Amino acid sequence: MLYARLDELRQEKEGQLAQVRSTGAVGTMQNISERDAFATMYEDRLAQLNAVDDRLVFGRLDLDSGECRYIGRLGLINDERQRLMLDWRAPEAGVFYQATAFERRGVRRRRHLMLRRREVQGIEDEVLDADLLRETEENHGDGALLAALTARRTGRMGDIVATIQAEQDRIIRAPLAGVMVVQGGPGTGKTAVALHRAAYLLYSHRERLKSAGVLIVGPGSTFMSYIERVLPSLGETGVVMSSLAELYPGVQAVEEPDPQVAELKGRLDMVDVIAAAVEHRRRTISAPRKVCVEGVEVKVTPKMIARAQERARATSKPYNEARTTFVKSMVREIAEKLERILAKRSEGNEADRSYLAEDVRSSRDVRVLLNLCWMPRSAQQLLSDLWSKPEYLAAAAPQLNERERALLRRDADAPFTVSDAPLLDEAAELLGDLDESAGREEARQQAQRRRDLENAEKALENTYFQLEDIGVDGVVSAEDVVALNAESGQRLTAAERARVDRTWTYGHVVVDEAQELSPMQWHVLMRRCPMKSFTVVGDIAQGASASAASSWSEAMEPFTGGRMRVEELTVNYRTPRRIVDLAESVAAANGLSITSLQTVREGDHVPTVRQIAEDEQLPVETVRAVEQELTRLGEGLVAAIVPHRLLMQTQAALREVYGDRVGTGAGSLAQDIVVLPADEAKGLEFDAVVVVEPAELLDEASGRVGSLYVALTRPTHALHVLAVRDLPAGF
Ligand SMILES: Nc1ncnc2c1ncn2[C@@H]1O[C@H](COP(=O)(O)OP(=O)(O)OP(=O)(O)O)[C@@H](O)[C@H]1O
Repeated sequence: MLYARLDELRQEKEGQLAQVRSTGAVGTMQNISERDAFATMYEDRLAQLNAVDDRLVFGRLDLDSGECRYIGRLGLINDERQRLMLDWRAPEAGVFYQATAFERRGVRRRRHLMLRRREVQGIEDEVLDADLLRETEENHGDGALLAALTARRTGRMGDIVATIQAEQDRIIRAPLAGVMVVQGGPGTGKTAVALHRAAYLLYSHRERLKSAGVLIVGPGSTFMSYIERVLPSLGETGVVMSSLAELYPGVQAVEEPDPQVAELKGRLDMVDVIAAAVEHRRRTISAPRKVCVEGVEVKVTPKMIARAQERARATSKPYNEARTTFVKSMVREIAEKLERILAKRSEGNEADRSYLAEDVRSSRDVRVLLNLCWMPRSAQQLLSDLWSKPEYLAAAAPQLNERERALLRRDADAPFTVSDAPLLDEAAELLGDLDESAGREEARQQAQRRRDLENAEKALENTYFQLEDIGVDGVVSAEDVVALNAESGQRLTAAERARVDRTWTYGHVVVDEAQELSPMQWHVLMRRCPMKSFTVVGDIAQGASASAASSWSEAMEPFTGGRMRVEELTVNYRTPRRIVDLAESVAAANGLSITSLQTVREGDHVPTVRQIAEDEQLPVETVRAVEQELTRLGEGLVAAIVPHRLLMQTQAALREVYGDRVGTGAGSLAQDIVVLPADEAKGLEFDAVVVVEPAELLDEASGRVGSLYVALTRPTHALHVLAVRDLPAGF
């Protein structure tokens, strides 16, 4: 019945779309823009209806009242406006995740429908009402959850809407305002919860979040591609996803190879260093200097420069924008002097002097002098100057010692790193737009938008309508039409505009693997959401970066002033007990303080730990372990987590046997074997994992056990450890 309704809606939308398209590009601009807006909207609805096709419905609630509610990926009603299915995010659907036998909340039976595409593979009932339990013989367990947890991995994270657990649901549905930190050990569903929370917030605060947008920040591109399909599968596409390397629009930053440099650049002190660096770009002259304007020499004094700089500063505008005031002021003063000189020479002969300012402005001498005193600078130029010119850095960063400053030294053309991204942002904030016309362009666009809005409002007065299926959107507003129909028929969503705009402020920000963020990264992210509405998820114990915090209060205090909620997740859904035991033993033996996690599964595979005689044998033994797992699993994903030194060798050895099936990082969907270093394994998961040379993985992280702990907790089924060197404590 539900699929029939879905098909019906789809057909209806296809019909409407075809009709709108067949109208052709005739009529006034307003008509055309109206037509395009509706076409785009129907296309969006269709895309949404298509996205929910797989496993459309997954739950049913039988209530004390006798009512039966279906829970699915979106809300559906029939032509008589009777409700057929509830969106999982609707308030009335909450009990599906929250009801327990102890606290039934009016639920007699919860049914999980396990579908593959459109076909029911199985159903499972949890009978919460003792009377009903006596009447029936139905099973009572967590089969749906277990089926989801033991399913083979694909290399892309899937949604968990069907089996969200009560402790997770509480977090997903928490209020929008404020900073919420979700602490949880490996595999507790932090990433899953963070993404479902984003979907929930977009649903329940649609008006506010649709225009402002939601930003999701994760550690690296491998991780971002691992999670990129979750929100679209929930019908949500308007979210901006960014790795830390992409935080500064237009710059694709590379890794920061030296952890000491990462730590230095991550300090909050860098705010002062960047401010001083900008300040030092304003200079003056030590003695009067003559400039030549159209053959006439004019004397410019340090006082004139100081006066103009003072005037510019008084505007409180960013550096590049204030420069305009400085230049105007200087040009005026020089022109006045020039006028006096010319007047004296011509002895009262009143020539036309209106062009003097233009003459001053185009004098080469004047331009050189003004640039010397107030050079226009982009954030990129400022930062590469700072790293490549030791005397400039010394002047801007007296708080750093010589050794620290030497560490920061780079060639002027060196690529920017992940740790530079927040510094670029900070610099851009103080420098403002380099291009003076940028402000005018923005004003022009705003004016255009106002005109569009008026048009759209008029258009909607005529064709005001409400979407009949209660899918995700509600009423169409003029704002929607304008957003859908940006200039020249080209569509730019809020998300698309936000992605390229450094100054965009979001309605909500989700940060994953947040324990790794440096204070500078937090500083910049806080600016992206002045309302301070954040979901921050991570695990302090997994911290591996040089700036990783040792507690949430330490990490967040400077930005939230202690105002935050901390929630904890306590069950590891990914990794079986036997593997968790080993990982926890290694963590504890190496001084990491962790809370032991509950697990859902015991696991059927005891982790194996093998000593190998020779280093050269490691790639061969890795291939053997991978082979064994592939045979045992039938299908699934196997990863080799190896020290950086062995990456190429291991990959080559595996490629010899498996060819294109071997990938790096998260791999592609066609690759079921991946080789990756421990720092890239963060957040990912595999059916089986081969961890190679743990002692070296520990060394790579300067003895911090976080990365090794991460590596050991990646498998959903099996773990193999291979080592030539002595094993670290705890194995
Ligand atoms: N309620 C659930 N139902 C089904 N699967 C779940 C549920 N909760 C978590 N999982 C699964 O458990 C695995 C681990 O989840 P996730 O990656 O979100 O954990 P994490 O806490 O971010 O882990 P880590 O810190 O180790 O990266 C994923 O495969 C996820 O789909």
